[in-house]
Amino acid sequence: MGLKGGPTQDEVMAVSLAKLGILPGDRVADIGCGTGKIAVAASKTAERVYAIDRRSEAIAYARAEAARAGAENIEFFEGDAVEILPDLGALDAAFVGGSRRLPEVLDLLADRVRGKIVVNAVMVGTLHEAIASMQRLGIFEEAVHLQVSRSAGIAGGVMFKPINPVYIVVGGAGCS
Ligand SMILES: C[S@@+](CC[C@H](N)C(=O)[O-])C[C@H]1O[C@@H](n2cnc3c(N)ncnc32)[C@H](O)[C@@H]1O
Repeated sequence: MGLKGGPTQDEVMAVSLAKLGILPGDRVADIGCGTGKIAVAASKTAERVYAIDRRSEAIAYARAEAARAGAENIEFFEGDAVEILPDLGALDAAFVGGSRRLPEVLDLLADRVRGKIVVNAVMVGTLHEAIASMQRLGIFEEAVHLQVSRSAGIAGGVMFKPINPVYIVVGGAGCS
C-alpha cells in the first residue's frame, strides 16, 4: 500500500475487533484511520463509523478504500481527533490507531464511549501513555502484547517470519 503508517496487520485487527465487540446499531470511531482498514471492517457490523485522521492523504486513501469496499456508512473527518471528537456526541466503541495527543484523546473518549476503547501501540512510550491515561480515568481493563509470526517459503520448505509486535490496550465503562 502507498500510505505511511499502516495498514493494521490482519491478526492485530482481528484481536482488536474482538476486544471492541462492535454490535449492530453501534456508532464507532476509528481515530487515526490511516488506510481505513479498521473503519471498513467495523462498518460491516456498526451502523455508523466516524473515520478521523489529521493527514489529508490518509483521508483520501481511506475514502477510496471505503468506496472500493462499498462501505457507505463511514463518515470521514480530516483533522486532529481532539478537535473533532467534541462534535460527535455519544459513541459505542472507539479504536485508536494514532498516538498524537493520546491522553487528551482518551479524556474525550472516556466521556463519550459507552463500550470499549481499544488502542494499538507500537512504541513502548505509547503503551505507557495509554495505560497511565486509562488508569487515571479509571477505565483500564487490560493490555495484550501480540507477537505474530507468519509462514513464509524458504528453500522449498516453510519457515515463520515475525511481524512487528503490537500492544493492544483495552479500556471501558468510562461513560454510562
Ligand atoms: C499507524 S497509522 C494508523 C493505521 C490504520 N489503523 C490502518 O489500518 O491503516 C496512525 C494514523 O493516525 C493518525 N493520527 C495520529 N494521531 C492523530 C490524532 N490525534 N488525530 C487524528 N489522527 C491522528 C496519523 O496521521 C496516521 O495516519
